[in-house]
Amino acid sequence: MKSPRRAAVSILRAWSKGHAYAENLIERHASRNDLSSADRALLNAIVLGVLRNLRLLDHWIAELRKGKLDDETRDILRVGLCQLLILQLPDHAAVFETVELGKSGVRGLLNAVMRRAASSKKKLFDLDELPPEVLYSHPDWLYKRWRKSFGKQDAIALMAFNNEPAPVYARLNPLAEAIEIPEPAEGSEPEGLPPGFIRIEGPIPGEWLKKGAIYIQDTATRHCVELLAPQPGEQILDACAAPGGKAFLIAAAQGGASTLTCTDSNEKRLPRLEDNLKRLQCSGATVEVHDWATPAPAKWHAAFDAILLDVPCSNTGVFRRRVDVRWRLRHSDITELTKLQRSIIENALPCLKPGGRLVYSTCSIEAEENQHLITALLGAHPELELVDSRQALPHRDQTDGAYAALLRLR
Ligand SMILES: C[S@@+](CC[C@H](N)C(=O)[O-])C[C@H]1O[C@@H](n2cnc3c(N)ncnc32)[C@H](O)[C@@H]1O
Repeated sequence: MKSPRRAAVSILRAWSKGHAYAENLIERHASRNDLSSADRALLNAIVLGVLRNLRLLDHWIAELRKGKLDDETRDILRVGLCQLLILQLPDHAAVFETVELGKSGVRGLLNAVMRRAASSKKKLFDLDELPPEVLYSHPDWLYKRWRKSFGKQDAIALMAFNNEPAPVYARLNPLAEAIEIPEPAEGSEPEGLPPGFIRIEGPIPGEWLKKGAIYIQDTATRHCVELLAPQPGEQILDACAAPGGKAFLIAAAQGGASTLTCTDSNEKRLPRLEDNLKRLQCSGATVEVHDWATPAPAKWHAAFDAILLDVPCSNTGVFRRRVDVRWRLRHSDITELTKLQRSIIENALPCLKPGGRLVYSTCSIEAEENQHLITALLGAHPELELVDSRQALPHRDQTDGAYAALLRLR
């Protein structure tokens, strides 16, 4: 069995070499090493802490040691300094455990750097002069882009927000037996929580999940389904449906899923969607694999009163939850995604009944994937009208970022 600290270094090595996302690597390593829940929590905190603070940790490493480092030694120091300076674990444990992670040839170096860090915290925390993109560890190109889109102050506020640990919210399931929710402690009740959502403090109650009484999702997920306003008995298509969060909201609004069709291009994601729907007592939905980058089959032409397109996107609205996406995303990905998003809409449009509604939604805060795309679409389709739209900005609304536009076929 590996220690969580050693597992953290292995995960960071694998993460830097491959294309896997951190959350999947953490899950895989925690199961493989049979970690206790406390060790799993520590592993999660270290890996996410390192990835959230990658540039800041490297800034500290450069302050503490001049000269080159091999990749593994750098990752060990990132793990060590994260414990000492980000998670604020006791000095002696952080130093000792970090030295233990190195091979004999580098232990002297690890020991010297960690001791220097422990004794010079005051100087290391003097970060007033540090550029914000280093302080909040975001790539230069994203900071530059957001400064242009939102202005300097908001771009900095957004990066700061992305580095705060995300609270956990759940949507109560109106289709399941009601559960008894403990009163929140005085003063801890979050303000402005939309109806039907609760904030979960501490471990997520397994019993509630098992009974299908809740679905874990951020409050921003409601925007697109509120705009869609599903009515009982309407034929509804959720075209990019896996793992089923919005499908659940649609079924909840309709009072069941018997007139809901869920599709996704990724066949491997469908079993989880089906499990979720079953657990949430939304059985009865039609579930099929379909790639909406290709034309729709004739059976779906003019078949739906309303369509939700919760398309694949850059995820720039959810960086506080998916902390490593900022390091994976390239500018060219956004251009490619907009082409896919547009083609998904074009192929779904013939499936609307006359007068039907279509909601396009993303968890991106990039205008190219949102407002610009809808403007271009409306220019090419005079038969469509924009009825309403919403944009949630993380630093402004204190939720995940999300965009939703409601279009109607005239
Ligand atoms: C943002 S996620 C959807 C989340 C889901 N609506 C929910 O609330 O749980 C986007 C989904 O689109 C799917 N997808 C990507 N490209 C697609 C395509 N060309 N056609 C259909 N689905 C696609 C992905 O597999 C992914 O499951």
